[in-house]
Amino acid sequence: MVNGPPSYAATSTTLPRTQRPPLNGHKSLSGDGVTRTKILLLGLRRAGKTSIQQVLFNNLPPKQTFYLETTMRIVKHTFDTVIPLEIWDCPGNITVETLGAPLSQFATMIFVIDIRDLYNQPISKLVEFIVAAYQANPDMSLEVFVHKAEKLQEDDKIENFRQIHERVSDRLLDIAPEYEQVQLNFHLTSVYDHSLHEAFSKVLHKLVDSLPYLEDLLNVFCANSQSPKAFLFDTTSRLYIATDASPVDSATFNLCCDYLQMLNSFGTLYKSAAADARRPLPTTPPPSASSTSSPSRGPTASDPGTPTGTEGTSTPNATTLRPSRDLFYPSASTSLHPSTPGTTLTYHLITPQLALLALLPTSVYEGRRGLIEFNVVFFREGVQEISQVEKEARTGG
Ligand SMILES: Nc1nc2c(ncn2[C@@H]2O[C@H](COP(=O)(O)OP(=O)(O)OP(=O)(O)O)[C@@H](O)[C@H]2O)c(=O)[nH]1
Repeated sequence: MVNGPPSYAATSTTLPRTQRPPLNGHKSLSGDGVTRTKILLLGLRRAGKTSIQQVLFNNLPPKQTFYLETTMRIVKHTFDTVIPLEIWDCPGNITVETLGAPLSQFATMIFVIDIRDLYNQPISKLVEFIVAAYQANPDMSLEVFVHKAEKLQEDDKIENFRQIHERVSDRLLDIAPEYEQVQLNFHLTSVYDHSLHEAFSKVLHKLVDSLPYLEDLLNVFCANSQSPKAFLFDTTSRLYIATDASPVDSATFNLCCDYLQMLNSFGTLYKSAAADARRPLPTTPPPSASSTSSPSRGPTASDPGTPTGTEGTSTPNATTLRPSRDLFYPSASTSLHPSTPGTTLTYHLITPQLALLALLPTSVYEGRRGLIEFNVVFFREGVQEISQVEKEARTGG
């Protein structure tokens, strides 16, 4: 702890075999020999399914979704984060019969509905899939993305959201009283803000078996570093994989998302800087700007599971590059409120895909920097071990 005797046990403890996370069902071996968790993406034509997939997992700028072509056949997209995913983007006219795979294979069904579609057809289609999915697998998480939410004013948005929710519930009750128990999760989403990232993150949390362990690590990090909020983010998709126990407020989440986006957009610059760093040092050091980003050597350089890449993780004024061999853990920070007491947002790469984003009192960040870095090292070790266990379980290794 920053004040009082530090207790790092939970961050550094390795998980005994018996406590290791079990794998939940609904995963299947994909062509690359990895057991992937499957997500079904459904909805009427032009609802925004492909846009959601492309914006989240292919870094497509939201405005360019306008040029996406209609999906004619099921497209299976794979994405590797703390768990390997397989997302099935389906054409708008798909039915339970033409899906070509049993619904029981899927861990999650996401139905995308345009917020202005209060009509019979999209609601009927949604209800048809809910009933089929519930019958095939009552444990499947059923998510409804009420999408393109930014198109409506606040009052209309809430009203349409409410009506869609109500109509779906009424229709389910009309079919059979037992469907009252179906757990449906409704989210307001849009590709034009971070609501999509927040909603998809919540979907992902239900699929990550190791979530409680990651949350524990974050709680211990926060307690030991006086951090009011910390997230473990997937750097490419900007989905948060886990957070500490304090409530998530959208403003903080948006800030973290924006900061990651900014760091990602300087990735190519950083890539060349990292390549330079592997060359012999020049006799004169580069000019030093106010440094907000620095790569740090990790604690276990011989660990084969540690990251070697540095792409997408730096600000342009990185100044303290040192020669690196295999291991490279960039970090960065930015001040959010310059006036005292002040808050600093920090970024630390944890694995090649995951980064820790934490809010810290500026006084702690500036005055107890060594301790923060120390806590990050133990946090990193814990997350790396959890990721390794997930990986072994998925590849049978
Ligand atoms: N305003 C707004 N438009 C969106 C949003 N998401 C997607 N769109 C637009 O909706 C249109 C259809 O998007 P697609 O992603 O192709 O929809 P789809 O559900 O995959 O459509 P099909 O392939 O025909 O099944 C495009 O013009 C997108 O730009 C959003 O959040 N807000």
